[in-house]
Amino acid sequence: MSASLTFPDLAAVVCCVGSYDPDALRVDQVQDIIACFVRSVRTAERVDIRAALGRVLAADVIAPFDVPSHDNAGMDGYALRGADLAAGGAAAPTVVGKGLAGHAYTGAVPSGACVRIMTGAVMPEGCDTVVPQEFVRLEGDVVHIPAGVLKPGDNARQRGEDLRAGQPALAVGKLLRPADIGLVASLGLPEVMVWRKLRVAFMSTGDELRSLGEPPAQGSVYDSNRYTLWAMLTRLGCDVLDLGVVRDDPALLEAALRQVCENADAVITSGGVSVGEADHLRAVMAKLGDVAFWRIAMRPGRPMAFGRIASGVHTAVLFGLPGNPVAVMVTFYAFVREALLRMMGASPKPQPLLPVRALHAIRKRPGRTEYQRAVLEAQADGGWGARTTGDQGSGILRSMSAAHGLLVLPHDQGGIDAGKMVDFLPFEGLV
Ligand SMILES: Nc1nc2c(c(=O)[nH]1)N[C@H]1C(S)=C(S)[C@@H](COP(=O)(O)OP(=O)(O)OC[C@H]3O[C@@H](n4cnc5c(N)ncnc54)[C@H](O)[C@@H]3O)O[C@H]1N2
Ligand code: MOO
Repeated sequence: MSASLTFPDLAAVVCCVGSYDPDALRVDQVQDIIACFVRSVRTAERVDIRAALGRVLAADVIAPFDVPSHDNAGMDGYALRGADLAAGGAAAPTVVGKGLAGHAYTGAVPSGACVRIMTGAVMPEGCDTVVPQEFVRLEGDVVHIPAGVLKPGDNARQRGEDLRAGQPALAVGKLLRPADIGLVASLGLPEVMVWRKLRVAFMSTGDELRSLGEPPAQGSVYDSNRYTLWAMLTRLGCDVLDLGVVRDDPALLEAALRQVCENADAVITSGGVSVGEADHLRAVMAKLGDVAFWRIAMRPGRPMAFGRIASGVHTAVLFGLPGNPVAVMVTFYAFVREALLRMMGASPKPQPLLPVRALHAIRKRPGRTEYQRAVLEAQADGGWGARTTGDQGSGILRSMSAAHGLLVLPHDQGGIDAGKMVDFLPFEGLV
């Protein structure tokens, strides 16, 4: 699919990472290698703003006019000339008209006069201040403003205070969220330019796997990885291509991966990247491209393949994730998510980590990054405490499902005493 994307040689990229040892990589080295290797799609398309949610901007959105386009009232009350206020802010102007949002007052406002005004209404000519109606006492047409509640310029919103005409409102590479969609609409723009969607294929390998609808057999396991991968990719806004369970047969594996090259930008496999005997996948991946097989100092998720595969002129980035269901998810969030965002044209920042208190001692061996699944509990002091979700085996998917997020325990860290602070990566974001 990615005939237009040229990827560097992996060897050229890995040599930029100091002390590269494919059998003992740190998490940050893997992240750096992948970030240097992947390339962003370069095809843009114009879409309706409601189709742009979750897409990545391919061109700056420029404000075509000042926002707001006129000085306007920030409160319901009375608009007046700030120069009419006495030193302490007191005044008693007379009402000469009314201005509503969408129905401006266009008459003159002489000194000593004011205009009844509603929030959002255009400020009458010469007026620069609004006194909120709660602060005044009305006596016929006279508005008594006490001292101490107002100074010149209060409660008036200036033309262009949000955006100036010609100023970029949103920059290329922005992943569009609800506020961005509203912001584009506020500029009167019905469409935006976004990068095309990323097409990501995924498949499971392993002769023990059964697809949904198939009867279970002795020693069989229902394929769950394809469903978590489908869910994670769909959440990320990718177009997905499900290749199903591919049997551990070199011809079938090669045909599936060649199909990927023609139809997708990237492929995610799960299983078959460790050292087991039935794993033809490694040989096929190596045959089709420039693929490295790594052992990463992390838990879960030690074995992983990464690189690119090609069929004719078509190329796809390959992520060969370990088969254990928790390892699939953790390696996806540690490596694949950010790589795919880069390929989508975004510039992802590191996820913010929340410091929380360990509510019990946590076993951890130095020399690897660990991602332990945890739930948060509110503490009496207003902070958050974390408790792991029981057995942390990488086949126990319930440990992910029950968790609020991951405790990210750094490479050099040893065991953690109860009450110590640890870093927590939440699963849920607000928007
Ligand atoms: N001698 C060694 N054995 C293992 C090592 C090692 O370093 N030396 N690493 C272990 C680690 S860590 C992991 S993770 C696994 C990864 O192995 P593979 O990527 O080759 O995965 P498989 O052997 O195919 O499967 C592992 C496990 O996961 C289950 N699985 C696989 N695919 C699915 C799926 N789509 N849905 C649900 N479950 C799946 C599979 O049945 C196995 O139980 O290797 C360790 N061994
Ligand atoms: O990738 Mo394996 O956990 O770490 O089971």
